[in-house]
Amino acid sequence: MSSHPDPTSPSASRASAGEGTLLEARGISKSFGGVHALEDADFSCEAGEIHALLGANGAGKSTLVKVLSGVQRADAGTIALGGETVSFAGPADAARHGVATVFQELSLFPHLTVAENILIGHQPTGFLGQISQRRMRAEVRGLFDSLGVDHIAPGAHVSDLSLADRQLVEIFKALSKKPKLLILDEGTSALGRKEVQRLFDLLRKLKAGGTSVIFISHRMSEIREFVDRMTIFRNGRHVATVKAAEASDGEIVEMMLGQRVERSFPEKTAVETNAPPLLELSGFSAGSGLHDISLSLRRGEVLGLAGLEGQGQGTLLLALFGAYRGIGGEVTIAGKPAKVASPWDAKASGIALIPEDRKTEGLVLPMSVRENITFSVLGRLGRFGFVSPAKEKAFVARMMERLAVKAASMELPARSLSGGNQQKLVLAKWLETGADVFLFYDPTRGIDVGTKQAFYELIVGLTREGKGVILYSTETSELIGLCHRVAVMDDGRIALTLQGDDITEQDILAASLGVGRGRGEGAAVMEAAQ
Ligand SMILES: Nc1ncnc2c1ncn2[C@@H]1O[C@H](COP(=O)(O)OP(=O)(O)OP(=O)(O)O)[C@@H](O)[C@H]1O
Repeated sequence: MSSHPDPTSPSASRASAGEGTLLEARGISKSFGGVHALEDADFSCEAGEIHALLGANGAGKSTLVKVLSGVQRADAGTIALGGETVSFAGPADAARHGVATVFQELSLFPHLTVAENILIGHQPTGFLGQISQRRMRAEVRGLFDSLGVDHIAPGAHVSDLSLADRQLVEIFKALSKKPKLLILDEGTSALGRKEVQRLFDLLRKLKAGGTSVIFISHRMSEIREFVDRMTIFRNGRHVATVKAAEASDGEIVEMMLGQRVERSFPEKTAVETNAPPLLELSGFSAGSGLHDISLSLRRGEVLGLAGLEGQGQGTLLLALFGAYRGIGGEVTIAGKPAKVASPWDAKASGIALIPEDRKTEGLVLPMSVRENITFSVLGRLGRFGFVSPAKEKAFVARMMERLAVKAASMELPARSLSGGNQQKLVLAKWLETGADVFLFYDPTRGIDVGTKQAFYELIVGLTREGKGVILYSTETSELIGLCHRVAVMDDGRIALTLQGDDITEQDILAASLGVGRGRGEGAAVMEAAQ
């Protein structure tokens, strides 16, 4: 049974449990100081159901997940699993009861192998009780085969894997515990389209076998096609539980935000085509990952990077930000040769990067929201290197408002913010640094629809100020809606650049697959790919 979708209806404030209920949480409250992360919240999940938990950044989703998986204790409320009231002492206890969780923050040991990470704590042992590497790798290979994953070697070190592959390893780690309930908190945010489809295939198999899945994602299209029911949270409370087919995207967004939001892209800035380029690359290369890239970016322009996952899009952004040694070719900014041998060089040349892994690359988590925001602008706020506290506070307050950062105080550690709000901080950090070229690495991953809109305004706002933007996005609609040109990458090279009306989903996909280059032909490719 599901509640009525109308958020204003009193019946919608309680999720009711059905006969085959596996998990039922009732009246869960959890506060951090003055912040009510959860307030009298209900949530229930049936056996063999795929259930999405939706809500804006800071709605309390991750806190509920932490409570359900024994990481945090609720201040009030009850949890029943299979009809029995439970109170988990910790994640290991939750796992013993059949609850396995993939958290937003990855928890892998980079120096251990893939197999060691997946089977940590329950490694197969040999005849004399010793840990058997051979059996461990065989077991992991079997698990990979069941999902059709053949590109990750069980013996590889996690430190050598891409973020997408690390996320897959994290999911396999949870699956290796053979859970009754698998919770994925943004478990697919770093995965490409193909990997997501593969994961869904596996989850459907698990579901057929009676496993339940709770799934948190900000990618609406992903959720739609895949889940049975959806529960919407707002400000720490249960708003409604609906069948996936029962509510439109617009209605769900309205329930999440408490207001109607039309997703639309701001008008693109007009670009002076005869103006000299702001950034120019010629024969730019980085090791084996990037070959002979030549491109130009004008002031006011958004250049998109597309292609199948891992074709050099990320490498290009990172290399431009000085993250790689041994780069070749020439980089000029505003007609002058620019050095990008290190991030310091890149920053001095006027390049800013909004990185992919914002948790580890973008923020100093134990430091306060205020310190994180002012980190890269110190010196610009006051004279002679001294920062005036009043100016600093006013600046931070302005940035928080501009990006709608939800935090009870700017003195709280960045760690205490919800995932999406942490991402906004990274952006805030860079916005006022005086950079001319902004490199965005999939910037709206993991942020809610309302904030996405704010990000679009922000990106276009930068171009109106005469900045240039290179945008790598895994959301094709963003490339179409925001970019003047889209460079499709293949095997570390630019395969094709689309422009104006040629930037369509079909053409991007066709170019990514290296076939049917031209309008119309992409449609056939789309059908074939489905
Ligand atoms: N340890 C903590 N200390 C202080 N406040 C916290 C802590 N953990 C969470 N919060 C606050 O509780 C609220 C809910 O956060 P939560 O992480 O559950 O949101 P969320 O729905 O998962 O958001 P997102 O989509 O951004 O991941 C936020 O306002 C957050 O700042």
